[in-house]
Amino acid sequence: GCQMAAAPAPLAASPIASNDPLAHPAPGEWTSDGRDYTAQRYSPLTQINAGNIGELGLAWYADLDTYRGVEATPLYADGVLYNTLAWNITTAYDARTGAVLWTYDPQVPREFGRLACCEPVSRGLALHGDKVIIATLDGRLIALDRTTGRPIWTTRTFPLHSGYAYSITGAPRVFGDKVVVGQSGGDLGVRGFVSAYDVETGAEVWKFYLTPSPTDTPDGAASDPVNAMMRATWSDEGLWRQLGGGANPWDAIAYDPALNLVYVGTGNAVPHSRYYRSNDEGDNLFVCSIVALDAATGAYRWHYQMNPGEEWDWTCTQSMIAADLEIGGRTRQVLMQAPKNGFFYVLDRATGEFIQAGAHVFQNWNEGFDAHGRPITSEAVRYTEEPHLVAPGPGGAHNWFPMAFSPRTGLAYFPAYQSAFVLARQPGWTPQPMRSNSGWGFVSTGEAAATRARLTQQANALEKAWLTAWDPVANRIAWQVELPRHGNGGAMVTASDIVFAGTTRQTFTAFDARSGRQLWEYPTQSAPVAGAISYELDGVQYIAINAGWGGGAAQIERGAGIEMPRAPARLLVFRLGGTAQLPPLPANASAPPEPPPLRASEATVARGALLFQQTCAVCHGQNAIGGVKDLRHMTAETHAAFTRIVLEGLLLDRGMASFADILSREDAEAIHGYLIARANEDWGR
Ligand SMILES: O=C(O)c1cc(C(=O)O)c2c(n1)C(=O)C(=O)c1cc(C(=O)O)[nH]c1-2
Repeated sequence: GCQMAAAPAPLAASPIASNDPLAHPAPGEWTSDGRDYTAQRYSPLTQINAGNIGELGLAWYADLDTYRGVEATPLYADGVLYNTLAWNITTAYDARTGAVLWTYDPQVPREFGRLACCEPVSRGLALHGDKVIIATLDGRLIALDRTTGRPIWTTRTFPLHSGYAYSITGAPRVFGDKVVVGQSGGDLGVRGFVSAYDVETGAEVWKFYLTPSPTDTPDGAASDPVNAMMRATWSDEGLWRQLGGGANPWDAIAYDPALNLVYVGTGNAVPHSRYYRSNDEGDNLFVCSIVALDAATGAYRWHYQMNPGEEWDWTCTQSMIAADLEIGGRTRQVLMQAPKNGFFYVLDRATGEFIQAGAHVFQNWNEGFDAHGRPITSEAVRYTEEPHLVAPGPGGAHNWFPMAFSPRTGLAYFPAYQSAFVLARQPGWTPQPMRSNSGWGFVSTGEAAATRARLTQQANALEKAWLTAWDPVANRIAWQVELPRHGNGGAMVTASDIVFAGTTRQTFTAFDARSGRQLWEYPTQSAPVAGAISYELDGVQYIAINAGWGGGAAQIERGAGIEMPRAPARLLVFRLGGTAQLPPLPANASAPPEPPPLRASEATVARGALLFQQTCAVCHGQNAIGGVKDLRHMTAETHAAFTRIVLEGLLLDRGMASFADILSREDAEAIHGYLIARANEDWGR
């Protein structure tokens, strides 16, 4: 059987916590995405250790039949593994053999794919008693019967025609007797909120808006003190009223049962440029913050804003982990987060007090913290029409890739990304329905073009990626392992002091949790971006991970050696002595077809390039490299059907909806011209 390491001291348990199985899963179970309410992604299992890890092999795998990003952390309980994919297709597997017990397809309308900034991904699901709970891209919360996969109840979390571009990609969480879920859409325009539902019935229990009411009535400034507090930090004029302001909690939400608090990590502001959003004024609460709410009522308790007046697409939606740490001679109940802005934060999770924070990558926005922990934001990153270098870039120094924490080593583990970007305010910008509403310019002319080119070179030179181990007590990096590019997967750590993480080498890799020394590596044929789990069944320790490259990281294609041939996504399950083998990659997986000759004029190609960046790049990669389908690799048949695919929705069933509402035939042809030009540039013979 599996040996247990000496258990770390548990958090003070409340009466609610003590009879809540999600608070105290058995050592061999993984029943919520962070494993328990601390969300440490720490497994107490130790059968797999540094001495025998060489024998770790594949026990079984499941073909997931998709090239979409697979971001979910699977869950395990009672011999069954639960997993969910793009479009929220959910499957239960016999955890010993991989035999499919049931599959549930919620039939998400494929038109919703256009609302997802970074593919129609799902980051996971939740378990409670006899139920599996999923949150669908189109905003439904569905409780399924764990043994049959049949729906028990369904609730809509947002109205279909709210005027805002809501979607859901985050995992729902069960906290005690409630399901809590957040929304996406902060790049197109939404008013962020978080809401809680009765786990038995799906009835809404509470809802908390993360930006102020756009109308000032009837739930406006005077009547509601929390709304008034938020409202005082926004201008009277500004596009936030029309676009919602953002702050949507699209990934991590955490819970402390003893304190009865739900922690909500909020996203970026919309439109991104504060000049257009809020007349260049104010902190704009609660964008890029952690907000603590009363778990029973949803009432506001405290907040800490990482980036007052955020305007760089920085989100504070990243993993939040609870632990009790000795800092400055006192035991502190902390909440830890490494948001996009390049710092690692340690807050008091009872009060929201700032304890400490340190930068783990190059950054140029922060000039220190004042006595209250408020950051001093450099004026140099507040942008004008002149191009500026801002670090980190919008991909974030740490994105949603799950972070882990070991109470044995005292270290937090996450994939880090050093980057920068060049932005300038786009003159005369107006919001665009159904497009990314940044208010940044992507192109510059005249003298500014030369500045942009120079700064872009500087940004490219900064580009680096690591698996980072951070010491939250010493407030510094403990160790780092350099990895080839951004998009490295989430972390999981075991009581045998092993960190497991996917890498952009297209491998699943194990590292010594104390030193970072590599212990084991397995080629996965697609880079695992999700977080792994560990479970025990019949005395055998298993490790499970989804290997499905995609999501936001697949859109950022810089540097060489990144176009690795890849297989469709798979769920991979490992054990000591496992002997299953993946089939070989098809030999021609990377051979692109011969592109057609370029006939479009230079001006048409340039127009197509701009339209492509505004409309298509979020799924098909910047500069048409990578993404969910690399369009430089189109076949002759796809070229022939190009305008029908774009304007008539010929491939809707695969998630490629029609864009006839925002693109004309001429636009579609210009984009086609640009893609043919790109294919000839890179693949032409
Ligand atoms: O503001 C938002 O609503 C929102 C949503 C999402 C999402 O739902 O996937 C991402 C982001 N923002 C974002 O900024 C981001 O970097 C990002 C990366 C990913 C991903 O799945 O790889 N999603 C998102």
